[in-house]
Amino acid sequence: MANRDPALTPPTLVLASASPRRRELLARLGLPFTVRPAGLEETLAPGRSPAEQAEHLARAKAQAVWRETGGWVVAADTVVALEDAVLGKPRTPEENRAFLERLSGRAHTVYTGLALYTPGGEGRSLVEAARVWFRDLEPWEVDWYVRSGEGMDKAGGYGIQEKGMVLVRRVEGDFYTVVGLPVHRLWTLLKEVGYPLA
Ligand SMILES: Cc1cn([C@H]2C[C@H](O)[C@@H](COP(=O)(O)OP(=O)(O)OP(=O)(O)O)O2)c(=O)[nH]c1=O
Repeated sequence: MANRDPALTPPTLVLASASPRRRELLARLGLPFTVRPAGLEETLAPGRSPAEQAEHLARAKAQAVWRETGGWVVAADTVVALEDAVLGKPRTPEENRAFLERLSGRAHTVYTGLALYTPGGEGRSLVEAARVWFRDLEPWEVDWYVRSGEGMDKAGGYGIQEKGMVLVRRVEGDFYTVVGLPVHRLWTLLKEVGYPLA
């Protein structure tokens, strides 16, 4: 699709998310978009794997907003899985501390589900995984991070893109999947469904 009319403005995407990180990442692509959080109650379904859960929630958010707005709707959901446990957003600083103590010195998997609805109501979704290794954290480092408050609105109780960068020693997979929006997968999905990227 190299010879598109340069005067053609791509249609506005609707980002079905209240996450400032997703907003910032999407903004970096330079595509026009508006923000409309889905306001869904994010309930964990016991029978679903963490990967299925992330994809299902992303799809549910995109679908809910598409029903309200139509158009091109994008949504995502991030889940942190430590062996059999799923760590959501900590409800209290104490819970944030407990999450970090569990993550310390170990590897976990971050799953981010991504969903796209087209103006015609076609829903596409996928899930991307990244593996993250935490350093061995000293008790004072856990205190320092919990005190910063940064982890409170984030799955797993940390943000790799902010102060949490010093907690992590290695990432295998897409960095942006850990932050909450696998941007390269979104790009490819948009290409696949014929959204005019350029
Ligand atoms: C692991 C990790 C998560 N996060 C964030 C991304 C998401 O905002 C949040 C996971 O919660 P989500 O429920 O996926 O998203 P949200 O409730 O913040 O926003 P919305 O549902 O409206 O889209 O955790 C980081 O910012 N950095 C990280 O390193």
